[in-house]
Amino acid sequence: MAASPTTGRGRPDSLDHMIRLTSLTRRYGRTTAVHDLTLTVRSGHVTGFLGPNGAGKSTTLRMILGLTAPTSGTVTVDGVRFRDRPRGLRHVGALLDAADVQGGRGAEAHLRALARSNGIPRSRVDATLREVGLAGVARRRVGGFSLGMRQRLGIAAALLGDPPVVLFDEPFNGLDPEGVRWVRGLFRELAGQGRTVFVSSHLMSEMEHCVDRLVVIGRGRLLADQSLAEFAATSGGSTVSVRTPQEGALTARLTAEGGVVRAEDDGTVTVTGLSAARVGDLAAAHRIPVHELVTRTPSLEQAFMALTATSVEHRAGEVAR
Ligand SMILES: Nc1ncnc2c1ncn2[C@@H]1O[C@H](COP(=O)(O)OP(=O)(O)OP(=O)(O)O)[C@@H](O)[C@H]1O
Repeated sequence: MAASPTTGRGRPDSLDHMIRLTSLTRRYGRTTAVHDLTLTVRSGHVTGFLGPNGAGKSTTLRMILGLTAPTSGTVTVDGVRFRDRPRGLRHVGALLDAADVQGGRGAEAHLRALARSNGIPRSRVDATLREVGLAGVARRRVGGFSLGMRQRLGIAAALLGDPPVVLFDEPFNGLDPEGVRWVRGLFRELAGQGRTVFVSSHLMSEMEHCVDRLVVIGRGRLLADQSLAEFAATSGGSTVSVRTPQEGALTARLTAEGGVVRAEDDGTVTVTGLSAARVGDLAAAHRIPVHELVTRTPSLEQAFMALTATSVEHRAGEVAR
């Protein structure tokens, strides 16, 4: 592998380190945590793995890593099941649960132990500690680390083996805004090096600034598997918001042209089915004054909420039955 001049990490040598899920299913008693998932996660992209709480994200990641056995179906990385690989950390690096570290150890000792058991050179320990910004606290007990520092240590462990495939479960938890920005940049950099980067989150707002592909699941089922641009394009059309002192007259004209018009509490009307240009032209043609004319595109967060609305396990204010 050729070392990257900025990070010291190599560029993965194979062209496409794909994660492939085929009819992957996991049941716990009556709960189907993951239901018949078939999808491919490709290298060179940051793929967001989104779904509400309890959607099955962690279970899926654990199955990719061979930590949870599928009830049926298969999952492979580069065509090989993870547990069939010796020295797994060199192939797939993962941050699953940042709290899952022995608190009595220092960060450096923790990474050294991982390096030893995975046949990774010791020099990688210093390099990854520097990269995640923990070099200055390398000997401090992990038990005294903040949640954000633990997340950084978990990310260091995932990068330790210089793997072509990295999985992160909720990596933004506990990070401050600077940390969030750093993680986003890191993911883009890892994908830019040709790696496969698969990142779970239940918040679209965390994801939309760093992913280029999206896999959305709800109640274990696949709801979307597309590029961010495709998701944005299919996530509900734009509407036009217009303010006029002659609402009745404009509504009549717009409706006659096939628009669907809804009066809003703030005195504007929302028009669906006509472009802002068409609305403006119609108003001008009939000498109806317009004081405001705006195209509104639904946010990705709104689109995500709409897509997963029927899959949410628990809602605030919902009475348990
Ligand atoms: N070991 C287990 N035993 C029983 N049920 C489980 C187990 N692990 C997960 N589940 C159930 O499977 C479903 C999916 O859980 P999972 O943790 O994979 O979802 P998630 O999308 O990662 O959620 P979150 O965002 O809350 O972490 C949930 O209903 C959960 O209660």
